[in-house]
Amino acid sequence: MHRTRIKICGLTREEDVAAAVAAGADAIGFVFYPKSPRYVTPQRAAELIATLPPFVTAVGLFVNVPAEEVAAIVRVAPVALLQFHGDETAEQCAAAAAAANRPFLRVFRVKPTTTGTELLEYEAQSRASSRPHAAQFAGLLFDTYVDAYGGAGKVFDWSLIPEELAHRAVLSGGLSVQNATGAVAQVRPWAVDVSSGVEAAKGIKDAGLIAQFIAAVRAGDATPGNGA
Ligand SMILES: O=C(O)c1ccccc1NCC(=O)[C@H](O)[C@H](O)COP(=O)(O)O
Repeated sequence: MHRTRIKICGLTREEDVAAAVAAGADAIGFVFYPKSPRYVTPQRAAELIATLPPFVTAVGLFVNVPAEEVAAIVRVAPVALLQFHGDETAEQCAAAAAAANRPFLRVFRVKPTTTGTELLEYEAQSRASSRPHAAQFAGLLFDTYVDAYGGAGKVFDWSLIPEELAHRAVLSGGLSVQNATGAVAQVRPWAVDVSSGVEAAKGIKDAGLIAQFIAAVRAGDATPGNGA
């Protein structure tokens, strides 16, 4: 049975990192986008990363940051995986990841008009940009297209995701305690990612919601058809 991996994103406090880890999160996301209310400085992220136990992945989120600035941030905040959430081309993602010598996730923000063909082409371009010894393309994260870059708490039509992509992608965008079981049962993603749905306020996570969200994902894993 596939165990859906879980990333909790936009953490800013030690108590929230501890709650996510205790609840079984596989990854913790730190937002290096200054306009976000979840923004943390590289120094602050380093303090939070230092509290992580082994086998919990620190993910750094970037929006249209030049390669050398990404590398400088990673030298201070030792994230293990980069997530490019802006308008970066595949090559810009790979160049920034190579400068930082880290693997990367590329983000596709899904619109109602998005087609499966577009998504398949986007993944192919992303995979073609992969540099296995310096900047491995780790996969796609699907989020909802909104007038911000992310963290909006809005869902998109999950049926737009081609099945051949879903099982190796991260599903994101408006996930919550209420919809996580159904999202996992319908999409069978490799992983899910959530921010707004587990917050008391932007950047302030709710330990109870985190635990309930992870339980809901596990309930989705337990539904029939999860043979992968
Ligand atoms: O979270 C933010 O504030 C943010 C700002 C700018 C770019 C990306 C951002 N978050 C990226 C994430 O991975 C979020 O978890 C993802 O967009 C889902 O957010 P939500 O819909 O609130 O669960």
